[in-house]
Amino acid sequence: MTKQDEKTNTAWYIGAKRDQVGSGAILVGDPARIGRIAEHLTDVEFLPENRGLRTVTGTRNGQRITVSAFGMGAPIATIVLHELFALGVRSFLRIGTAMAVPPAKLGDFVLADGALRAEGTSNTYAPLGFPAMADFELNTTLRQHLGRSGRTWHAGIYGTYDGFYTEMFGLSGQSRAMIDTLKQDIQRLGLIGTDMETSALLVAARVLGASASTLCVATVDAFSQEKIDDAAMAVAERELFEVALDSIAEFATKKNEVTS
Ligand SMILES: O=P(O)(O)O[C@H]1O[C@H](CO)[C@@H](O)[C@H]1O
Ligand SMILES: O=c1cc[nH]c(=O)[nH]1
Repeated sequence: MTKQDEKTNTAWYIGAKRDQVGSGAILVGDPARIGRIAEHLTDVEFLPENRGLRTVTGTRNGQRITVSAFGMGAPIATIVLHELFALGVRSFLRIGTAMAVPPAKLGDFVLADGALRAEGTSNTYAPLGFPAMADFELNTTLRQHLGRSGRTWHAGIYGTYDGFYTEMFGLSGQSRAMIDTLKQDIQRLGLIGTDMETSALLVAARVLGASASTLCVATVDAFSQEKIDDAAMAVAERELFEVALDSIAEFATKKNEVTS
């Protein structure tokens, strides 16, 4: 196990015990999503919040699923994944928001088949030559559910960066110019979206021996910096929860059947 309270056998930062987590986990950034996604689960148990890290476990299609909110950025996202792994979770899906690159439009879903490792955290799990790849079987399951969702979706390579205002979203002046340069690279490499966690989560999961992927709503246009409106986001988020929960529950069930 990772560093835990030896006496209570509780994960250090997320404050969960082994019997409080499911076989699959969804990782969200915004803690406010925990209450909203819990409405899509039954037999819900909210775990005590620690350091702003909020976790809930509930049932979806007969499978116990844990949803943890990590906040923002790769270092804390991998801490949460690592602790859940130590508690026995082997299937992970990050869901949330990503900056979109055409042809994705605001409100579309973007599925990561892999990610450019432009963040620093994944280097602590594996050298840069190691690819950040999503789990093929999990993405097959996701593709099936996405196909039935009715929402437009795209699959491809994400770019994952540490510097929100220096690499992804320009406020003004010089940083804006630098970001435009980066966006040309994004276009040249054919990335479908950018975020701050995916490549680190994919590498960490793969090295630890777990399955992982990312499915996000495109919420910011990388070129115009236009943002999705709140009403459209609320609808997209509910659909994202449905696709994500059905997919991870089905995948975790299949995985359990294979390993048991
Ligand atoms: O998916 P959510 O939680 O919205 O997170 C995204 O938004 C934050 C930055 O805007 C980063 O954490 C990024 O990955
Ligand atoms: O601009 C954005 C929007 C969502 N997620 C990001 O990482 N960046």
